[in-house]
Amino acid sequence: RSLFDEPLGIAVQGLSPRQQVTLRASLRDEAGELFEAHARYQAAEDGELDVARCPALPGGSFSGLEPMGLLWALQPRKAFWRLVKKDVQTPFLLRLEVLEGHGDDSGRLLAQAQHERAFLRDGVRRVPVRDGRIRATLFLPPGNGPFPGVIDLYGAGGGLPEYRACLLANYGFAVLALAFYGYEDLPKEMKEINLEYFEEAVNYMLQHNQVKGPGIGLLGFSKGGDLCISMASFLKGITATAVINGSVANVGAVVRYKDVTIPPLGVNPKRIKVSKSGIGDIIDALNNPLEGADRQSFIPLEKAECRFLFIVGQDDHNWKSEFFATEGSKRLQAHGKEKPEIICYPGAGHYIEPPFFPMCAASMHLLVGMPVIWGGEPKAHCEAQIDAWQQIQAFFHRHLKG
Ligand SMILES: CCCCCCCCCCCCCCCC(=O)SCCNC(=O)CCNC(=O)[C@H](O)C(C)(C)COP(=O)(O)OP(=O)(O)OC[C@H]1O[C@@H](n2cnc3c(N)ncnc32)[C@H](O)[C@@H]1OP(=O)(O)O
Repeated sequence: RSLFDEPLGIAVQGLSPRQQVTLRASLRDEAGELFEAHARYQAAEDGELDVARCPALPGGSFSGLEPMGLLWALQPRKAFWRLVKKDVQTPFLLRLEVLEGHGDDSGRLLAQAQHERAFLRDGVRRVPVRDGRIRATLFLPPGNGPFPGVIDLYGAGGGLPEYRACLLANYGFAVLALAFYGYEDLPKEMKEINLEYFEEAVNYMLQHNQVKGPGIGLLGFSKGGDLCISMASFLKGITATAVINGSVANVGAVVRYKDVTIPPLGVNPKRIKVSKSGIGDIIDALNNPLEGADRQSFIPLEKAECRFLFIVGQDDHNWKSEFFATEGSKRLQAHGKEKPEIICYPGAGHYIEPPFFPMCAASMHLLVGMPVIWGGEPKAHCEAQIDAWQQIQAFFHRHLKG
């Protein structure tokens, strides 16, 4: 049993010297969809095979020395499907098989093992939160704290993805996974965003006896990223904001706070490129927030009293994340604010998730209404996920120590 975001050691013993075998990894998600990866190996003289020391040979899901290849190369049988964990209280069951030979059809099964990839570290508490309008789940590390607090926001798609919040809580943070539409009695669609809802969540955390003040952190991905920037710009009590492939312009729905209204950035569907197989590329769909009326959508992040970290996948095809981070940095500095940290990852796409989530190349975009490519190259994307996870934790530890 190990945590999903921890590296794994995989070794086989008792093979014949230099025996050729194929290792296959597989898991079924909660919808029963199968994810698989396989690689071809040759045992050492002593009949041992340790994937941390033995390179995978060509012809499998990956090749070369890839200790975690069997995990980051997992791919779904079902097209446009992404690995998500809906119930963080149960592990994924990873199945490992050793098959004879390198044939394309599976050789004789020589050995197999099952390994649990869990999300909740022992002692981490999962607390559903239905406080006022807030629909969320709070994850608390073991002990009495108080702990540095973070609010975790995903993007367009609705629901309440808890898995990143839960994995972050394993490292000593009190993390609130917050839903904001398409969940229980929250608005069904993302039509209008009122920051007062998010203000309730910030105050809930600041008043919580196990959350250490004076300020909390925000972690936002994609649409959740620009929401975090709007929160940081207008709400009090936010000390650190980490944005993963977010936008510095408000996107997708109007944002309101008291007498302030930020219109969504304009979109030109004609700039959506659709492949012959009907997969969209929306990287150019949004207008430029530096031009004309679209300047109203640029979030006034210079009003924020927090430090910023921008995590950027340089092959992001959802939108121009690096451009957004750079323009956000220019705007902050033009107003005499601290330069934000910007960390760019070549070859990483839009869905930068916690470590060892396999890269999703394309899936249904619930705002666009068609499957879109997200960008990224699996190995580079995996390396980006591992580094970004460390950077995000270090950023919050640095700025939330109270
Ligand atoms: C043409 C004119 C356009 C004009 C307009 C253009 C706009 C062009 C500008 C860009 C504008 C971008 C602005 C937003 C930028 C982001 O935010 S990109 C999206 C980033 N994604 C996220 O942050 C993830 C958000 N959350 C989620 O995806 C959901 O919480 C989860 C994790 C899928 C679960 O939600 P849930 O409601 O419990 O899921 P569920 O009800 O089972 O499924 C809902 C739908 O999600 C999808 N889904 C569910 N599970 C999965 C899965 N494992 N794998 C894949 N899909 C899944 C399915 O489509 C499903 O629909 P059905 O097939 O059931 O009909």
